[in-house]
Amino acid sequence: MAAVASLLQDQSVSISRPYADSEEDLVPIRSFTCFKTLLLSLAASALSEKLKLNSPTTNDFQTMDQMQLEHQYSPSRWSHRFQDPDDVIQHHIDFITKGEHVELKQSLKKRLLFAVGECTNVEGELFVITGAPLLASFSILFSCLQQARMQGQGYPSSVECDMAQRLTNNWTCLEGNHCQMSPKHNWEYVNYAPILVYIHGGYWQELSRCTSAYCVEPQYRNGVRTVILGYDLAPTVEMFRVIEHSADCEMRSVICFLNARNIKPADIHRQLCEVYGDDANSDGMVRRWPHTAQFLGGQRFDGDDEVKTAVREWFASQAGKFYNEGIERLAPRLDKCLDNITLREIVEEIKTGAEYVVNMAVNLGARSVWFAGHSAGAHLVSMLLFSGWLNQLDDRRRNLVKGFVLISGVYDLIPLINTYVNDNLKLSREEARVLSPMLLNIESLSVRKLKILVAVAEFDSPEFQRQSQTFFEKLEQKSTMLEFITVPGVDHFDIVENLHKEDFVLTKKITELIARD
Ligand SMILES: N[C@@H](CC(=O)c1ccccc1NC=O)C(=O)O
Repeated sequence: MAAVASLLQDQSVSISRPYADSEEDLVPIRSFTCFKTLLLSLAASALSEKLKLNSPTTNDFQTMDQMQLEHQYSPSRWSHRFQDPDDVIQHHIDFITKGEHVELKQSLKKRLLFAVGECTNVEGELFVITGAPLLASFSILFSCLQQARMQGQGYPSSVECDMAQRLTNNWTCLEGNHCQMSPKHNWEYVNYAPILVYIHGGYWQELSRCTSAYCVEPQYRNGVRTVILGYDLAPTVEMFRVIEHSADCEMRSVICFLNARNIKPADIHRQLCEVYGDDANSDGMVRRWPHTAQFLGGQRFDGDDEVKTAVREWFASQAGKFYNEGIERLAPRLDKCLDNITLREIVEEIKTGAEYVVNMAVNLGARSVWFAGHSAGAHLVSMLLFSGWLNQLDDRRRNLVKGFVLISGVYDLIPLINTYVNDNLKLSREEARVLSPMLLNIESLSVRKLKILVAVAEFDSPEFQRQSQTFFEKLEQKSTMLEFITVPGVDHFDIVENLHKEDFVLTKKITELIARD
């Protein structure tokens, strides 16, 4: 189609100036980089010549040893922006938590959601409204209203805010399938807006939906609703992460429970504030819940089981403040949170979440649904194509799914098996194979009608570039509405950080693709 045909005309940059290693590349321990990698990085400079692969060819990875693979699959080490990989990571964290898009998101929230006057926690609020299961929790930051005609006119007027407010309120009745929209406000038109689902990366172990809404604003301005779909993270070994994760789960469980009791969002928020104080006002789950950490922090634990027991006891005492009788219902959810989440389960969660969004699109009368993912998120998104998910939808739902945007993805998990990435995932070779879209058979019928954009960063590692290129070639056998783009001048991180800018080449490609469809 025209939109797809126009993709990439000016974008074929072929790459490969891999990051030049130096002694300064040695990085201290930090949240993204695993300890093992850091130790290995001591030897990294010795490998630099070997790693400067100019044009990656298929199966290069099979000749690489562990150290080379770890280098290739450590995206922070290929950036051209910073000398030190650690700085790339730090910058990314700063960006997703404090970047200017956060301001914009706040502003959007104020205009579209705070106006409702009920809730200060968008993620929590929408989580409640959707009533999504814990394991497929998502935050919905939706844009609505005007399509391209609004472009360039800044934020919506108060009338439009009012429309948005009503739309927000009407989400509560989505479960019942009947949204009473006033024709005089042209609700049908509003609801007709396409929906873009975005899934973050972080090797299935890091980041969160709450800090991944950087792409919302420009899409909003172009009349596209964005759903940031979250998933439970695979376990990490460090104790503090276990604690953080369980605290997250606990809070979400409480919200779920109170929602199941038909408590109004405003009351849920008030009750949360009573127990959690200011933390209940924090931006979704971004900030962890210090009460839990504080409680656990003063104690010594010999293992995960002890932490689980302690968290459970603590949780029971806290939950009692809400509803004693509800604990039975919450406990299994908490168990699930504390148990190891496998990649297979994450894929299932994403399928559940995706189905929820498609149903929502049907109920709203949205004209299309698009899925985008970054890095590990691109893997999850492409598993929707390769796991039979699309095929089991009925015609109406399947036809709503118009396309996919895959950004700097990992599609073949085999090369990761012997790297630090697998320390916590613990994928066997067989599991890695059945969870690798690159190695699975595509369902031709469903794919043929889809538009698929495969994007990779100029400063992604050669292995990342090879993965994107090879996956694109695989998809090419089944679909003609495909485009491959190498986004110039960006690395694995700013390829998505820049999605908060309306004039970024990839933002434009995505909005063109979706809005022109
Ligand atoms: N440990 C990685 C971090 C990483 O891979 C990453 C970070 C943010 C978003 C996506 C990532 N990779 C795949 O999902 C690194 O060293 O760069």
